[in-house]
Formats: sequence, C-alpha cells, structure tokens
Amino acid sequence: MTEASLKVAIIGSTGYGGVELIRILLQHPQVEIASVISASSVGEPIAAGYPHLNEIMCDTLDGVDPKEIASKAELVFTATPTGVSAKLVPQLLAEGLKVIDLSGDFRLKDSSDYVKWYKHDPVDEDALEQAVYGLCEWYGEQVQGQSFISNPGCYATAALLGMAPILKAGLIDPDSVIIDAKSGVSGAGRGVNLGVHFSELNENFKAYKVNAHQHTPEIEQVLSELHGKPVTVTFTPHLVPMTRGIMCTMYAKLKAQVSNEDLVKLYQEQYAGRRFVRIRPAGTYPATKEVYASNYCDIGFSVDERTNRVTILSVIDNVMKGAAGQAVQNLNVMMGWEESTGLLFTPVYP
Ligand SMILES: NC(=O)C1=CN([C@@H]2O[C@H](COP(=O)(O)OP(=O)(O)OC[C@H]3O[C@@H](n4cnc5c(N)ncnc54)[C@H](OP(=O)(O)O)[C@@H]3O)[C@@H](O)[C@H]2O)C=CC1
Ligand SMILES: CC(=O)N[C@@H](CCC(=O)OP(=O)(O)O)C(=O)O
Repeated sequence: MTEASLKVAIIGSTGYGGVELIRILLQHPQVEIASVISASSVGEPIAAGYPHLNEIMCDTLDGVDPKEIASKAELVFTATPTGVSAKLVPQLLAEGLKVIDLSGDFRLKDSSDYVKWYKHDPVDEDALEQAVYGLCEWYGEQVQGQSFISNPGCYATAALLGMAPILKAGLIDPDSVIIDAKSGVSGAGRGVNLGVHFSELNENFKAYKVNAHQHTPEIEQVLSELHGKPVTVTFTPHLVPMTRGIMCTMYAKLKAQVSNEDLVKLYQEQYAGRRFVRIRPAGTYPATKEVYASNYCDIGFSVDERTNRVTILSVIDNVMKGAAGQAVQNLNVMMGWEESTGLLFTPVYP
C-alpha cells in the first residue's frame, strides 16, 4: 500500500453491493479499505458472513458512527437501502466526508417524485442539492472534484446508456420509448423474502412493479434533460432465475431512415474513449453472460424497416456496472484518476 492511498469506508458492507465493493477495492491500487461497517453485526469478522473472504479480508465490522468513520476514512460508500441513505448521508457530509451513495435516495432532483415513487419522506434539501448524478459516460465532467455522488440505478444505467444517444440525435419519436427489462435476482439484495425464494423463482419468469418501478422517473429525468423537453417512457422490469445480469430490450418509433450501420457509427462516436461501453457490430446482439462480473455495458441494435421501429439491446452486470463497479468508476473520476483504475475485469465466461 502506498502512502498516497485514499482511505475509504463501506457502510452496508454485508450486502451484495458492499461485498462487491470489497472485491473491487481490495485490488484497487490507490485505495485502502479503512473500515467495513454494519448496523446489525458489529464486532463480527466480515468473513463470518462471507466465507469466500476467508484469509483475504480479516477485518471485523465497525458500527455506524459518522464521527468514528471520519477519524478513519476520507470517503464513504453508502451501500444501504433507500431511506437509510437519506438519513445517513447528511451526517456523513457534515463530518467532511466525501460520499458515494449506491441507493436511489438522491437521484431524483424533484423531491415530490422521490416521495411518489419511493414512498419515503423527502430527503434533506441541502444534501440533494450537492448530489451529482454519477452516470460518468454522460456527466463525467460534473463528477470531477465533487464531494457527493449519487450512483445511478441498475436498470436506469442499462436503459440510459442504450437509449440516450439515439434520442439525443433526434432519430426517434421521444413519446414512443418502451423499455422491457430483465434482472437477475441479486438485484434485490441479500435479504430474503418470498419473492426471491428459490421455489418461487426457479423455472419462473415474472414481471413486477409494472408501470410503478422507481427507476422510471430516473430514466425520464435524464432523457428529458438530453431532449430538452419532457420525455415519458413505458418501463416493465422482470425477474429472471439467474444471479447477475440485466438486459434492457428497448423499442422506439424511428423519425428518420437509418441503418444498423448508421447506428453503430453514431454510438461509437458518442462513446468514443469511454472504456466501459462496447458497441456490437451490426446484426449481432449482446447477452448478459458477456458482461458477467465486469463493468462493461454492451449495446446492439436492429432497425426494422417493416415497422419503422428500432430495437436496442443493452446489457450490464447489475452488481458491477449497475452498482459497485459504477461507484468505483465515479470514485476514479471524482478523484481525477484514470476512469478505469482497478476496474478492468474481463467478464467471467462461461
Ligand atoms: N444489488 C444490486 O444489484 C443493486 C443495488 N442497488 C442499491 O444499493 C444499495 C445496497 O443494495 P444491496 O447491497 O443489494 O442490498 P443488501 O440488502 O444486500 O444490503 C444492504 C445492506 O445495508 C445494511 N443496512 C441495512 N439497514 C441499515 C442501517 N439502518 N444502517 C446501516 N446499514 C444498514 C445491511 O447491513 P447490516 O444489516 O449488516 O447493517 C445490508 O448489508 C440499495 O440501496 C440498493 O437499492 C443499486 C443498484 C443495484
Ligand atoms: C431485482 C430487483 O429487485 N431489483 C431492484 C433494483 C433496484 C434497486 O436496487 O434499488 P434502487 O436502485 O432504487 O436503489 C428493484 O427492482 O427494486
């Protein structure tokens, strides 16, 4: 470890997002994990709940005490449920800590949207004003040098990276966007409930929160900003019996005559130099396994001349690019480091 290492703490280190942050940060050359934090298992070794960390990470879990965290670390990842981050983040910022929040609490700029879609009380307005939405491929310049980053939602990341370029280029009818999304079960976190019970999920495929998912206003917020006028989308998430991965299959009405090759060129230009977005050659489509355990987002297209619609496919690993990987990407950009530092994982295949 070099003396210049940034000391970080992880609140919610016993959850899937937190333990993925540990996996990434243990091999990040410019970071030292100074504290792993839990509300429910203080004093226990982190490896007790995650035996895959045996002899890799010997730390015991610290409690949630903002002053103590500030005495050990300069930056905190809050990998905590929505509603919990809302209360914690203002206390952490008040201690002078930098914060990267993985929850949905500070993504929506309009408090009334947050109350409506998340069904929580409004978040602290000062903290919300400080929050920068950390979709680096679009807002990287705004992330640089900031103290508080709100990490995008998993579905929103896949949907926005896939849909934003074509919308911004004015090639589709902005009122015609349909996002049909599927997620692996780790997206629901480590907590157990009937919805993620093996017998309920295995050999099953189900939609949930139809027209009511909390990432809908997040997707609309960004697309509206890029379009310059309000955009609404139809968004349907589904659960798939697999561990990791999100696929968004998206449809929109075309306003101009374009070919698959035109779209490949447009997307390659839009994402030139962006390490983590990979555009598929015309006529080929990405699959979730091709980004498994990596920070990549892979995108493919099919223009249908018969219906004058385009189908856009976008895949990510929900725990990586959809959560912990993107959070570390934000850390790198925030700190002025190379965006891909510690993140160049080759996808695990098969
Ligand atoms: N899983 C995913 O793919 C994605 C998750 N997210 C978001 O990231 C956040 C973390 O998700 P994930 O890791 O999956 O969730 P988990 O349910 O797996 O973990 C949440 C963690 O939060 C901790 N926690 C709960 N209550 C408190 C509290 N009051 N104070 C401090 N810590 C608390 C728990 O730890 P303990 O009981 O030990 O305190 C738990 O380990 C969530 O907001 C989620 O919505 C975003 C994108 C994708
Ligand atoms: C499969 C599954 O349950 N996925 C979660 C993903 C969203 C999430 O993690 O919550 P925030 O991004 O809003 O914080 C869900 O649909 O609620």
